Amino acid sequence: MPQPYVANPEKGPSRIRVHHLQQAKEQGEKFAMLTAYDVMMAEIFDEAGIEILLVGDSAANTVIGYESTLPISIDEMIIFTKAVANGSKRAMVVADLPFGSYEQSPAQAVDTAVRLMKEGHAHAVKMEGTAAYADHVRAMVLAGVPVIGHIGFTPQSEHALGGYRIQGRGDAVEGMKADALALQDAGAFCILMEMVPSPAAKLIDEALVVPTIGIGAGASTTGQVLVWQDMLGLGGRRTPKFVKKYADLRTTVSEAVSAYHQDVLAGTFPSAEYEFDK
Ligand SMILES: Nc1nc(=O)c2c([nH]1)NC[C@@H]1CN(c3ccc(C(=O)N[C@@H](CCC(=O)O)C(=O)O)cc3)CN21
Ligand SMILES: CC(C)C(=O)C(=O)O
Ligand SMILES: [Mg+2]
Repeated sequence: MPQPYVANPEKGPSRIRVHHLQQAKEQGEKFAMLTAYDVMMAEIFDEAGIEILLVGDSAANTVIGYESTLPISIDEMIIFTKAVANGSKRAMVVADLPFGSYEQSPAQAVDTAVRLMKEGHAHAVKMEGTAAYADHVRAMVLAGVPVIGHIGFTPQSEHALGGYRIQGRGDAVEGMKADALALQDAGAFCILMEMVPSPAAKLIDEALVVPTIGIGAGASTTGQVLVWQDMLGLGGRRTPKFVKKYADLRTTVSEAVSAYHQDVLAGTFPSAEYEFDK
């Protein structure tokens, strides 16, 4: 494969923008999105070359400890978004519109998106929703907000969808494709698909002009996204099937913290090098 341009921290763009992601799709290049919720992880992921940092409403689960993403507020999302924006030099920073912050009207969506950009310093937002939310997308785009549409399994609709279920199986792919096209036509610069059969995701990616991002949607989408605590093995709970564990941070952190604990109990920390003797 030839050297990618977009996904190339040395020779590529100094700040990833919407048109670079479009260029990646047109040139058959891939890009990576990873969640981030704080400044230090954002710095590490940005320096590693991740193209998009997603301040996901998954912070509800991974940072605050709620059972679902539903309870997280706009104010909480703004705090995490600010932190990630402070840690990002090159990556695009995208913030999720949390549950209850956009559904009522396009005007409500614009208000929330503007807050995430004005107060949180996000570069773009992501919104869960079908073609019924095309007018919301249009209004945000008109206000200067780049929007990613999130379709397939949309966790904010967990209770309406009947749990954590794969979407777009069988004939349902046609409706999902229509949703993707409607969101694209409304101005979404990218479509994210969650827990969709790989052939359906491939068909939808091919039907769209804009790039796609997948999570549990196979290898045919333009980009991929994972929740960082899942892929680095920090979480204790069992992870979804689509998660590849690239590290075992839970064990690493646990062993280091136990070593510190033992040192303190034994009186071997602090040793001379860590003290002020005058
Ligand atoms: N830590 C974390 N990772 C995520 O990927 C994630 C979040 N949180 N919070 C918001 C949404 C919710 N997502 C999830 C969470 C769990 C499953 C899951 O458990 N999937 C099962 C299949 C469903 C089941 O049988 O329970 C799987 O094995 O993939 C899927 C998507 C994706 N997002
Ligand atoms: C799982 C991704 C796509 C997300 O929406 C989140 O982290 O909130
Ligand atoms: Mg989300």
